[in-house]
Amino acid sequence: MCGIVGIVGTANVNQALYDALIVLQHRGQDAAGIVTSKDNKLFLRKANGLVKDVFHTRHMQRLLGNYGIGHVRYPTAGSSSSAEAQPFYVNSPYGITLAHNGNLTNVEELAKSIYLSDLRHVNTSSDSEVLLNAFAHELAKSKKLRLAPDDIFDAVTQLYKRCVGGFAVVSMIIGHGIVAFRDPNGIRPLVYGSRETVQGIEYMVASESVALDVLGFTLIRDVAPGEAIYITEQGELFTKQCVAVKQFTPCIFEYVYLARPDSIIDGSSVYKSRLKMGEKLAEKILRERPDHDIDVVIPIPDTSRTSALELANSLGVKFREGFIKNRYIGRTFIMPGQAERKKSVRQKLNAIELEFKGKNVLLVDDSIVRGTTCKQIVQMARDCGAKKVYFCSAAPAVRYPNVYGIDMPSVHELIAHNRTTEEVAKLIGTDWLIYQDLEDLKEAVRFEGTNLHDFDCAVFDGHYVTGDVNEAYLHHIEEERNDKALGQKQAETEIIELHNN
Ligand SMILES: O=P(O)(O)OC[C@H]1O[C@H](OP(=O)(O)OP(=O)(O)O)[C@H](O)[C@@H]1O
Ligand SMILES: NC(=O)CC[C@H](N)C(=O)O
Ligand SMILES: [Mg+2]
Repeated sequence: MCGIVGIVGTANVNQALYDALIVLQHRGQDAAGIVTSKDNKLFLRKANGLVKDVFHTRHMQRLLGNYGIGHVRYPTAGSSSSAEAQPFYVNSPYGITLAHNGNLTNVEELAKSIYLSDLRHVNTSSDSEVLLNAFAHELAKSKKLRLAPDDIFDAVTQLYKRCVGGFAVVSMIIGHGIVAFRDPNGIRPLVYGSRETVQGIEYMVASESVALDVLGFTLIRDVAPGEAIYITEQGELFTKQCVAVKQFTPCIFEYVYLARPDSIIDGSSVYKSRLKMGEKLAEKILRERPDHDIDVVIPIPDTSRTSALELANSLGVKFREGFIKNRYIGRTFIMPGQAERKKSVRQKLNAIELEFKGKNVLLVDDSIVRGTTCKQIVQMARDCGAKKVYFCSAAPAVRYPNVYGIDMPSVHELIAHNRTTEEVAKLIGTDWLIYQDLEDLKEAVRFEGTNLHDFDCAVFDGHYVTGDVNEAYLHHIEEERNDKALGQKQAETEIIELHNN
């Protein structure tokens, strides 16, 4: 779940791209990049680090042009080396750059065919570089110096035949404009909007609507699954459904954890969904133990706060801020490496003893994935003198890997894999563990007036919507991407430093 943005403006867009990436920072903390274009040249700056650390005034001054794209990265393929920071670039045809949120499930076959049939070289192990080369190959087929919108849409249609997985993409074609498209299942989110200026209309495409809000753009709508949009460098907008939608199944984990609560994805407010998750959890608690003895509900900041608040309201129990979050530590789940994640939980959260001492506390988190957070938090609650420590998760148990853009490749790293709720409760040291039911989670996200019916819930139910994920594939990514393998990969790229450009 990286963050992507593309803007076609009426003046330089460097500052607007930077501001949008700051708003999307929660989607990726490892690397950031911006590329802009002016007078048929491109200007690129990308590196590992947070947005505020990657772009200095000297870089910003050189990112010239009225159109460009940006990316914040959370690696799900390859390594977290700076060589795989995005946007990626290929010089032929036209000069194309691309930023991708998601993960391709057929990257190995695709990379092979790009080399053997398309005679193209890919220099990193990033699936996004493969995707860019496939797109470039399809665009080259038109053999035109100047592409018409339909040439671009035809290329995207062909690309859909070659790429499988989750992908929301923004691409900049030098001398032309910006193209954006979303995978046929709509797994990863993508929206676009516009704003009026005295010089004319400006367009922006982004992973989440919150980026549009903060920059004063008005949301037009979500990019539909299988749809592409093209905004020329002069600000003309074209859209086309490039492939029929077989099943619209956006990733439900966006609503649970990934997205900001103030975003609206596919017509459903993330904030309202999280409130509803809290309400549903309260109903389950009352079903399981109508005569519960919970004294206080305490969220684990940051993401669970919305659900925890509504849970407490529905139960009629006090809501208290028992953990204080250090505002300078980022999201721990998307940090690379278990050692860093583990250390960061304690650095990030500290308890207020008086909220725990002598009480039966219900701790609420949005999800339990590896169990890194909850294990430490339960212990902290006990150290503060809690009488009983109950724990609930606004999402069901995470039991299966994700292959569409969330870095959960290894079942053995998932605390609930092959374990019952009671076994997990014992492992994390809680007196009572309550998981949300999957149907209740789906109900919390479906709102009237949206066409949301089904979702990619693979991490909860092991059903992979693209239909190509089998045991052999899961075994393969487990080997490739477990913490140990990633550490090794990182060490190798640091020595060799292979760059895309
Ligand atoms: O079981 P785990 O592997 O620990 O993963 C789940 C935890 O990680 C996330 O928090 P994170 O610190 O990333 O972000 P947040 O501040 O948005 O809650 C999530 O909100 C849970 O708290
Ligand atoms: N989280 C993502 O969307 C990752 C995008 C891409 N697969 C990468 O690893 O860079
Ligand atoms: Mg959290």
